[in-house]
Amino acid sequence: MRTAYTADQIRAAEHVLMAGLPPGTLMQRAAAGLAAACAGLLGRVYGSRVVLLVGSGDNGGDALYAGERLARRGARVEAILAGSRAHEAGLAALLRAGGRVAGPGALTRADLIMDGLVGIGVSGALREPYAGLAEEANAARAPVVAVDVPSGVDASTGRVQGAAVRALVTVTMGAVKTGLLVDPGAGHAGRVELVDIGLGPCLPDPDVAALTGGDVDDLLPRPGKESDKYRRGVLGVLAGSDLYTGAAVLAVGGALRAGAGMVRYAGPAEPVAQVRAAWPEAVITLLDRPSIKDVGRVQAWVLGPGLGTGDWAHELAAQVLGTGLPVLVDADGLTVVARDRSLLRRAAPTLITPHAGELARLIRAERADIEAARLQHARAAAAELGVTVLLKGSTTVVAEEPRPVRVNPTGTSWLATGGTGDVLSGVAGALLAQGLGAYDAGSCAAYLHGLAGRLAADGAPLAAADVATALPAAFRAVAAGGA
Ligand SMILES: NC(=O)C1=CN([C@@H]2O[C@H](COP(=O)(O)OP(=O)(O)OC[C@H]3O[C@@H](n4cnc5c(N)ncnc54)[C@H](OP(=O)(O)O)[C@@H]3O)[C@@H](O)[C@H]2O)[C@@H](O)CC1
Ligand SMILES: Nc1ncnc2c1ncn2[C@@H]1O[C@H](COP(=O)(O)OP(=O)(O)O)[C@@H](O)[C@H]1O
Ligand SMILES: [K+]
Repeated sequence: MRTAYTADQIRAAEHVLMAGLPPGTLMQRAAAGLAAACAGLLGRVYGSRVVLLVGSGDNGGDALYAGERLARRGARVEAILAGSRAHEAGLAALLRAGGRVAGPGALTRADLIMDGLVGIGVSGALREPYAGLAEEANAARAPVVAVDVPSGVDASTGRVQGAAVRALVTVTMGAVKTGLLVDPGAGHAGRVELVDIGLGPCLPDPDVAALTGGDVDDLLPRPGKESDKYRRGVLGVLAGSDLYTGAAVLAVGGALRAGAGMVRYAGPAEPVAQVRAAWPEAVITLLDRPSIKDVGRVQAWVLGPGLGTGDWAHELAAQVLGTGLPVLVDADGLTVVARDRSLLRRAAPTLITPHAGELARLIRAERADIEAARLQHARAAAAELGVTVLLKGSTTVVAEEPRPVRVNPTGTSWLATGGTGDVLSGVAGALLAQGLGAYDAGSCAAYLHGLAGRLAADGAPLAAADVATALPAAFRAVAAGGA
């Protein structure tokens, strides 16, 4: 499990750790790790040109001391001082080692740029000249190494207001910050390398967590010798309408490839015909009225993809949400419960899988606000609605009170295409049917779906059905320890 923390949590932990150490110890540890990471990127340090962007706080101090270390190994180090002051001892150390102060023009001749403008001490959008320097660094040909966090990214949330550095690598001190795992911040951070400065014992419970492939492998149910199709878990899928048939096909496809013992599909004539043609494995009930009575026993339900939003959908929603079984609500199902939120008041587990627009309707918020602050809104929705929330999008997050939000580390922008969400609902539903709790089912499904998306895309556009096809390869990659 990868864990991450807010700026306040880091500051409090640093305070405790620093109390028992000589002044400057932590900054030296940070600088040593930073210099080593930069040397690794440069390959040959001697003779290379390193340009430091130095702000007025300790983030700039880290950069200056790391610059000193590289200068002692023969690098030509130049510091651009962005603030009205710079870390005094750090600057003196750099100058003693042969480094010098330069103007912004130095950026164009750099082999490597170190972004020490601001770290966890920033407030609000970058001011000038910081903002302009961040943009010049992004435009330069040299790779950028961000110190602790890319300047302009909010370390606690991943929010970006205005200009922000885009790094190839972010060398972060003591513990990973939440904003490095959540977009848009994650997209600016590049590869995140953690420098151990001894903070571990002082850290509280994490703010967020990200599953690794190994964690997913440990959580996934596996059939044993005594398994049969019923014991492995049966999923019921209520999706599709005579107007929208594809959503039913995709949701059933995702479910069939995610380990359910059996998938029961129930719907009207058109989607029934399509699902039957695509998936002979599914057990099908043709519904001539909105009733789950004749569908047979299941261990969990998926409700919503392509279902429509009229009386038919409302009646089915009332019936499945009235059972004591785990229910995943997606797509049109979310529109129905947004109109009547009392449907979500139930004791059994409920996993909702909205994108930002659907969550906006559910919690009466603005879509753009949700996209800018995904964590905050997913958490608030989980608390307000009393359900587990899987918020889809560039970074998918899973929130359930009172646990740390799970942030999904897999996925690709190629997934932003119609129907991929339907596949995800099938995968998560199948995991619910196999006995995983909503929190684990949601986060394992997001992980596997994101990985399947990467495998299916492989640098080219994908269709939603390709994601379902790539699911077995994603399960195998996780089991083999290669994901
Ligand atoms: N503490 C520790 O033990 C360790 C800390 N470590 C390191 O210290 C970093 C935190 O250092 P920090 O607290 O000095 O804050 P920091 O991120 O450098 O920036 C604050 C300065 O930026 C400025 N500024 C603020 N907002 C701004 C804006 N919008 N736009 C422009 N400027 C803005 C503001 O300056 P002013 O306005 O006062 O001129 C303020 O003084 C941390 O990320 C890690 O790298 C490591 O060495 C490990 C040990
Ligand atoms: N920019 C993006 N980067 C990564 N994944 C994305 C992005 N946009 C959407 N996705 C993923 O694609 C899927 C889209 O789901 P959804 O919005 O429900 O589409 P649909 O309703 O057409 O199936 C989700 O898994 C979501 O996380
Ligand atoms: K920085």
